[in-house]
Amino acid sequence: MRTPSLYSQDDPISAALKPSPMETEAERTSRLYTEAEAKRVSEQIDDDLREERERLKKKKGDVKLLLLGQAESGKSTLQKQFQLMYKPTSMDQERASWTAVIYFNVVHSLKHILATLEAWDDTLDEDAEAQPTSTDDSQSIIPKKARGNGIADQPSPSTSLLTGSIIQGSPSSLMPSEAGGSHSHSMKEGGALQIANLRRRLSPLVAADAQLADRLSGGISVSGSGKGGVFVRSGWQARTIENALGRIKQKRPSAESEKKTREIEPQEPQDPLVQDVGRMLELSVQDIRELWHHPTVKGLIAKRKLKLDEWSEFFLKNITRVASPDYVPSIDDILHARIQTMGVAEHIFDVNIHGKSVTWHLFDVGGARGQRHSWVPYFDDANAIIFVAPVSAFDQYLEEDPRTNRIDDSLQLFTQICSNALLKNVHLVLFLNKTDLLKAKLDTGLKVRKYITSFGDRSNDYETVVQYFRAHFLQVHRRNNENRRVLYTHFTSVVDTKATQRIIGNVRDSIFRGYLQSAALV
Ligand SMILES: Nc1nc2c(ncn2[C@@H]2O[C@H](COP(=O)(O)OP(=O)(O)OP(=O)(O)O)[C@@H](O)[C@H]2O)c(=O)[nH]1
Ligand SMILES: [Mg+2]
Repeated sequence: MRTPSLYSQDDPISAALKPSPMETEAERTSRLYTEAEAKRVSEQIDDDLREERERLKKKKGDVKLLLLGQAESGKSTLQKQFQLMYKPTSMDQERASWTAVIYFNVVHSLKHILATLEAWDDTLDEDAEAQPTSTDDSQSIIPKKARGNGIADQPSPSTSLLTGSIIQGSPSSLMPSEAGGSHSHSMKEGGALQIANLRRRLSPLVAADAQLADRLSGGISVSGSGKGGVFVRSGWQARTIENALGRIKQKRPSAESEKKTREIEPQEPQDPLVQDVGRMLELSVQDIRELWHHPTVKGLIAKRKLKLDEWSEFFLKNITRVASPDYVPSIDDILHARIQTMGVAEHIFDVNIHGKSVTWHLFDVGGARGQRHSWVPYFDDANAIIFVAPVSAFDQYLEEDPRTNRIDDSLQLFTQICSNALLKNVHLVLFLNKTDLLKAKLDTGLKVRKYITSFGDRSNDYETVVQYFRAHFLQVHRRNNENRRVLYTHFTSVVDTKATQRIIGNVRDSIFRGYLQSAALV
């Protein structure tokens, strides 16, 4: 079918918009580009409206599943596993947008490492090493530069929800030192000099932190985003690319050079900022490796003066691959990438079970305290909840409130969910998550009782610890269970695709049984 002409002979407005007969070749190319863009936007709006109509038509029998839990618990990672299982091609389409997130994770980690080193004068604090290791260790976690200012990196104890138990806010630096031996004075100075040089060489890369954050958040900053993380709203992947393209378009000097650019552009649009950071990473890879393996960095980590998030460690360990010029994020990389969710992001999947296709709406919420108010409107017609609690977080404190132990916060939040009247008939699933990290922490010798006094003299092995945490969540559920509903509990590591997909299948079946009963279909 012939596309109708934009410039009808009879219409005076069209006549006014008609291209001038004097139009140059460059003007013509530019006009055609603008017209094509307008047509694309108009068609996109039509598609969105059609999709919305379809959605409203189908919505009645749909399953609505909420992913709830504190920040960093693993909700979005679990959502990615659902996406992998039920919409794998969409994950492939998003790969390019994850490069920006992963570069941001790397650059931000470097910034954090260098800032911590600076606070410790780029050396290991030998005075602290000489301190006894069995009494109060609060002094040794205060960076040299902060001492005497009354700044203590130590939360005060917080009262747990659990009767008779106090979860203490007493972080430790009593890890056995892995740094090994004492450094001579000249070695110490040599180490500090190496770090100073690395800091200088890495400074252009670290300076890209703010630009990447701006690109990902679309310029929106959220107060209380803690470690300087970035919050993103639903649909950020497409917007990141569009923001970048918008900026490219403004920069393009002429239609001729635009044509050339398009000829060499691969299908997927490239963000020049991400390309620049990629090039800097490629040039800096040896420096990053040197910093990551530097004895002072390793020593500060061992003494818990430098605390790195799991994603920082993951990408720094894989830096050679991530910094390679033809880097494309793998699924495993995407599962480890960290970006904070803002508000509530809806994801829709068609789930087939027993020959019947049902539309599932998965709501992935922002878990930080400042985001939790946005959950309530979704409680009304929810069918099921997966509550995600990171059990590895027993030695960590909330970004939003550094006095609150993260397990304590999870238990408080779980109490609110279990006791909420709007949710009293909702199918309830509990994921005790990050079990891989819990195992790793216990393997390093970290003692649970240092942070959770009620743990007492129990054995510090994995099985005892997870069962102890599970018992506390079950207790919360029991005390808030007038309807006598079942709580389905799973020990998970949602970065492990095989294990998580098996659990998702299991959860899907149990939710579906409840769904069929409530829909009176059986
Ligand atoms: N090793 C490991 N890492 C995990 C696990 N679950 C999540 N992570 C990582 O933890 C980080 C935070 O996970 P997210 O899924 O972004 O957390 P969230 O609950 O969505 O956080 P908010 O959006 O801030 O509420 C990511 O870097 C994940 O890769 C796990 O079981 N094991
Ligand atoms: Mg999230």
